[in-house]
Amino acid sequence: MKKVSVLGAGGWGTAIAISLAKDGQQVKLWTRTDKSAQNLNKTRENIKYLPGAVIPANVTISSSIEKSVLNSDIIVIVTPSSAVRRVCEKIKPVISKDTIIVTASKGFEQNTLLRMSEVIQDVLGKQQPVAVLSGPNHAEEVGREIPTATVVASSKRKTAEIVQDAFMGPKLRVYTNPDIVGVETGGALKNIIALGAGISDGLGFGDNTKSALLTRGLTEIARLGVAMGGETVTFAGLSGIGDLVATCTSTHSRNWRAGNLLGQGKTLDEILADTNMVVEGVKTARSVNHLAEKYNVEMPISKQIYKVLFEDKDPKEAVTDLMLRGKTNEMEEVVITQNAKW
Ligand SMILES: NC(=O)C1=CN([C@@H]2O[C@H](COP(=O)(O)OP(=O)(O)OC[C@H]3O[C@@H](n4cnc5c(N)ncnc54)[C@H](O)[C@@H]3O)[C@@H](O)[C@H]2O)C=CC1
Ligand SMILES: O=C(CO)COP(=O)(O)O
Repeated sequence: MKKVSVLGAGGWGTAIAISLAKDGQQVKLWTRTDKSAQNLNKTRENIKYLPGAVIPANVTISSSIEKSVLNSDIIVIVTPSSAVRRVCEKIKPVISKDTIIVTASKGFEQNTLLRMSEVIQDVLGKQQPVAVLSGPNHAEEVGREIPTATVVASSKRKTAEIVQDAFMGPKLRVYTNPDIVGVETGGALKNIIALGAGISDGLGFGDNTKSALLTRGLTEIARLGVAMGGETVTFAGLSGIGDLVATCTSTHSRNWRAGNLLGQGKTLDEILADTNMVVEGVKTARSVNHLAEKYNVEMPISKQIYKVLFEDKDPKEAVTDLMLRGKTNEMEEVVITQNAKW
C-alpha cells in the first residue's frame, strides 16, 4: 500500500483519489478552502465538480496542504496548470527528496512556457523524481469506474513503474513511457483542437469536418511536440491520438463545450463567466502561439483558434481561411524521431 496525496479537488483530482482508494492506497485529498473540505467530508461527494461519485472512507480530506503531503510516497498535483508553481512552493519545505511528484494537469505555464513537469523541477530541483500522468481520461468516467487506460511518463523507469503500480487496477490500465515531453505536450495541445472540434460542431458542420480537424490537428500537435523533444510515435499513443479523440468527441470535455458555445455565437468572456471549471485550452492557445514561433513550426489550426479566441475573428472566416490555405502535401515535414529510452 502506498501513501498518496492528491492536491486539487476538482473533477480530475476527485476521480483520481477515488480510483486510488478503491485500489487500496492510503489517500489524502487536498482542497483549497475549509468550506470545501467540510462539504466534501460531510457529503462524501464532490457535488460541484464530480456529482454522483462516492468518495470512499479511506480518502482523508483536508484543506491543510502541509498535513496532506506529510510522509507521502507519491504526490499527485492536479490543480489547474496556472496553480502548479504555487502548489510546489507550498509543499517544498515539507516534502522529502524521495517523494515522487506526479503532474496530472494539462497545460503550459503562461509566462515561462514551461511544461508542468519542468515547473515542478524548477521549484523542487532536478533531483526530485517526477512523472506525468496523461491520457484519454474524463473524470466523469474514471469516477464511475468505467474501464479506462492511461500513461505514466518519466525519465526514470523505476519512477514510472512505482506510479504505474499505484494507479493500476481492474478499471484503470496504466502504461509507462520514457517520453515525458511527448506525453506531456500531447495532453496539453489536444485541448486547443478540442476547442476547434467544439466550434465545428457549434457551427453545424459534420463528421468530415471534425475528422479533418482531428487528423490535421494531430499533425501539428506532433510537429510542435517533436520540435520540443518528443518522439513521433508517442503521438500515436494514448496520450496523443487517444486523448485527442476522447476530448474532441465528448460532451464531457470542457474544451469541446466551450468551443461549441463559441461556434453558436457566444463570446469567450460569456462562456468563461458561466463556468466554475477550468478550460485549459484557452490559456494553452496563448502559450502555443508563442511556442510555435519559438520553435518555428507551422500550426495553422491552433493559430486560427487563437484568432477566434483573442482577436474576435469570426469562426466561419477562420474555417474558410483554413480551407483556402496554401496547397500542401500530406507527407511533407513528417519527422520521425525515436530517441527516448530507459
Ligand atoms: N476533468 C478531467 O476530466 C481532466 C482534467 N485534467 C486536468 O486536470 C487539471 C484540473 O482539472 P479539473 O480537476 O477538471 O478541474 P475542475 O475544473 O473540475 O476544477 C478546478 C479545481 O481547481 C481548484 N483550483 C482552482 N484554482 C486553484 C488554485 N490556485 N489552487 C488550488 N486549487 C485550485 C478549484 O477549487 C477546483 O477544485 C487541469 O489541468 C485539467 O486539464 C486532466 C485529465 C482529465
Ligand atoms: O483531459 C481531459 C480528458 O482526457 C479532459 O478534457 P477537458 O479539460 O476538455 O474536459
